Amino acid sequence: MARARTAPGHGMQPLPRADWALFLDIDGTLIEHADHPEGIRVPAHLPELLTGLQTSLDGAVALVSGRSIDWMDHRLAPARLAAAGQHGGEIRLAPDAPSVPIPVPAWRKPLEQTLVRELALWPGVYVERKPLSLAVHFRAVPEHGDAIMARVEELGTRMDPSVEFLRGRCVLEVRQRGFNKGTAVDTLMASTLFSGRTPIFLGDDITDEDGFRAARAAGGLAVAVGPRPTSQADFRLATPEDVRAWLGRFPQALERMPS
Ligand SMILES: O=P(O)(O)OC[C@H]1O[C@H](O[C@H]2O[C@H](CO)[C@@H](O)[C@H](O)[C@H]2O)[C@H](O)[C@@H](O)[C@@H]1O
Repeated sequence: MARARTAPGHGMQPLPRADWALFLDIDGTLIEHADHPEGIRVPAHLPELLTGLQTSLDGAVALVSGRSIDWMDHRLAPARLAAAGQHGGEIRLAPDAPSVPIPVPAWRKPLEQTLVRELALWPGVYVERKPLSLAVHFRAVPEHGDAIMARVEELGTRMDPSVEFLRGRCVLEVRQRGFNKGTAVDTLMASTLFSGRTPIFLGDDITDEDGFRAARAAGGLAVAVGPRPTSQADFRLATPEDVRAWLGRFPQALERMPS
C-alpha cells in the first residue's frame, strides 16, 4: 500500500510509483502566494513540469483548485490537464474533455452585488468574482478578518441556504453547497484516466482537507504543504519550491522503476 512507503514526521518523501494519480492544489502548493490573486508569478518551468508529469503518469494528473479551469488553462499554458475548478464546481475528466460546470447558482450575482456594496466599508477587502463562486480576500486587513467573515456569512445565509462558506487563509470562499475538493477527487477517480490508481493529494490550506480525506479514503496519501497543522498529512513539504523540486524528480525516478 502507498501509505507503508512513507515515514510521517521524519521528513522522508515516498518514492513515486507509476500507478499514482496526482491531485495538485495551485495557490500555496504549486505556486507561491502573493498579496493579490492576480499578483502571483507562475514559475517559467511549471507548465513543462506538469506536462512531463502527465507523460510519466499516463495522463493521471489533475489540478484541483479554487481557481477556475479557464484561469488554469490561460495561466499555465501550454499545459492542459484534467482539472477540478472552483472547489469542485466544475470538472474536466481529461485534458481533451469538455469542462462540466454545475449550473450557475441563483445567489451568485445578487450576493456579489450585496457584498461589493457592503464591503466598501472595509478598505483593503477584495471580492473576487468567479463564474460559479466568490472569494472575499482580506490579506491586506487580517485584523478585520473575523468581523468580515461573520458579516459575509450572515448576508449569504440570509440570501440563500445553499450558499456554503469555507474559511481559508485570509480568504472566505463562498460557494454552492454539495461540492468540494473531495467530491472532485471522487469524481475524477471514477473516470477512465484515474480509475484503479492510488490518489496522492497535495495541498496547503484548509480547503484541501476534503481532498486529503478523499485521497486517503481511496488508499492514497495526503501531502501537506507549508506549516498549517493538519491531522491528515502522510508527509509534508515545506514550500511550493520543494513541491516543484519533488515533482520534478518524478519522470526520471519513474523511468528507473522496473515495470
Ligand atoms: O485551491 P487553491 O489553488 O489553493 O486556490 C485557492 C484560492 O487561491 C487564490 O487566493 C489565494 O491566493 C492568492 C494569491 O496568492 C492570495 O492573494 C489570496 O489571499 C489567497 O486566498 C484565488 O484567488 C482564489 O480564487 C482561490 O480559490
